[in-house]
Amino acid sequence: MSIARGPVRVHAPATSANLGPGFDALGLALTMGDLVTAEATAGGVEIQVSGEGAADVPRDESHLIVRAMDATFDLLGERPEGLRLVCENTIPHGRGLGSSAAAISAGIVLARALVVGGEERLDARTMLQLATDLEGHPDNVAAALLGGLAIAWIDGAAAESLRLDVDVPVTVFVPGEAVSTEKARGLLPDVVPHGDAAFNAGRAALLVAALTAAPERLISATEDRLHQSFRAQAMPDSYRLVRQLRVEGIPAVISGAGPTVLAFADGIAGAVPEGWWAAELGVDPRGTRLL
Ligand SMILES: Nc1ncnc2c1ncn2[C@@H]1O[C@H](COP(=O)(O)OP(=O)(O)OP(=O)(O)O)[C@@H](O)[C@H]1O
Ligand SMILES: N[C@@H](CCO)C(=O)O
Repeated sequence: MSIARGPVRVHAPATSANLGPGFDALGLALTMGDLVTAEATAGGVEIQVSGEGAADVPRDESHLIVRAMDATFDLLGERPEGLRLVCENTIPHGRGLGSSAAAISAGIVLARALVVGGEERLDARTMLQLATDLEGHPDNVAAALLGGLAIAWIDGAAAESLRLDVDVPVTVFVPGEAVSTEKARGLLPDVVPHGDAAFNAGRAALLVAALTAAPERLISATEDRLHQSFRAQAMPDSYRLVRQLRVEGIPAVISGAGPTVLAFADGIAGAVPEGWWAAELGVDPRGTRLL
């Protein structure tokens, strides 16, 4: 084996996890994404970033894409002397649109492409495992890697996923302030009532059917009792917007760990609160891909 100099370039999509009842289990790839170009160099790490996160992300080995690339090089037993990365970011950070999952997926796919023969040695399942280990849960990374709707689960320590094609209109309402996934996860209780777990199991099953075959069921199918209400204190305006849209009959949820609000509808971007932005999106069927 050896290292290709590159450059290699990927597109990694934004993703929305949970979709209401599918906490840590459902993820949807969206038609918005980051572009990352990587090149092997003679030494050191050089990182250029434009767009989202440019003022905040580190420019050294602790950069999330570099960490994902390092983990992939370790697995393949081959690494370049140095690395140059150019990141063109459009996914906002800490908003519940899977920026970290996109960064991890981009890093894995780029590193695999820089190792000659890497594509034969690193299959989709191994990439999902690596990405899940880095992200901590499988829902966003499964959708980011494969596109479409991902049903993801952990079997023992093994990350698994099933990909489904869906075609549904999506509008996202994105507030100006971030809430980190770490903080939002810290608000969840360790134990929930059996009735609430049963409620979510039924809704999550219904949601897969609603997204693939029965869109008229989406309003019932997006109900949740496991996470959104507990996180409301960290994102009260988002929670209020979800409730307001739902009263109007629009299936709306907190996207991922929030605070973005996702609605399965189009033609509603005018409802955007002051200081937020909104975008009409579709479902990305392809996932992270080399360009
Ligand atoms: N393109 C990127 N380059 C470098 N670091 C990134 C990139 N995207 C995300 N990160 C890191 O991940 C953090 C955001 O991850 P976090 O899990 O809190 O939110 P998210 O992934 O945007 O939302 P969610 O997981 O709820 O969908 C950023 O603050 C940054 O540290
Ligand atoms: N399922 C995750 C998605 C955010 O990364 C959560 O809600 O915490």
